[in-house]
Amino acid sequence: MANIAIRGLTKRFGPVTAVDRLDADIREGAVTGLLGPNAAGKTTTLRMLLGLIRPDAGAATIGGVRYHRMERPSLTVGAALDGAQPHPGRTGRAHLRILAAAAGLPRTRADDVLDTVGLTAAAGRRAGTYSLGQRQRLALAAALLGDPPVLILDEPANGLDPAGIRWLRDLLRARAAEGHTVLVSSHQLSELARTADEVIIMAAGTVRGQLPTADMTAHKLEMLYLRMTGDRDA
Ligand SMILES: Nc1ncnc2c1ncn2[C@@H]1O[C@H](COP(=O)(O)OP(=O)(O)OP(=O)(O)O)[C@@H](O)[C@H]1O
Repeated sequence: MANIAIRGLTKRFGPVTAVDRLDADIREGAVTGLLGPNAAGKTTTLRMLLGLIRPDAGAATIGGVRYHRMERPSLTVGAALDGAQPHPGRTGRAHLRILAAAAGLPRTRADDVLDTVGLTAAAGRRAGTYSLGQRQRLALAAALLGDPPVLILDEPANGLDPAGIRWLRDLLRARAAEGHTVLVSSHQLSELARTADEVIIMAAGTVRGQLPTADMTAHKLEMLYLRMTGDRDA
């Protein structure tokens, strides 16, 4: 079981309540999209799922276990969050080999995941020279190192070209088809309508709705999103 269960999750930053008693279930065998306006609390929620910040109240579990209690988290969950940048002077391959060693994974995994994300040709170049799309692919490669049953990705399509977006969609759909859990935050409603099985719509730190996307057009999702978030400028 590798579902994600969020119960009463709350995080305050001074006077700002970023996440407010959030409840949600994210199931296996599906791609779930996390949507919401800027400052809705999406990234804060993902950071709490990954034990990067402590909730003020509530809890989140992955496969029934809190992240910080996992013995080898990289075997359960792979994450790509904005801001986790590789050292610019290291090659993509060296970056992944260091992560693999730290996670107790075989060194050969670095080349496996470079191949999966289409970065083999650029693997020997310094990460500081990578394009935005190449950096996204490298972050995804890092998330895939432990071949985990759960992927948590913050805006993974940012910077990808149309072929890259399609490739990412196929990759995420294939992981879900194998029974894995995929949680993806995004602002790209039309892409999520195509990629996700369901979406969680957040605003002001709370869940406004969790909806299946089967047969939902991008237009319908946009209308529902705007209604649920009250975000006319989205
Ligand atoms: N470290 C922090 N210190 C203070 N405030 C923070 C911190 N992290 C987030 N916040 C605040 O918490 C709220 C939620 O931010 P968060 O980054 O979770 O939103 P988001 O939904 O991911 O937004 P976006 O779509 O713009 O990325 C915002 O008001 C933000 O300013």
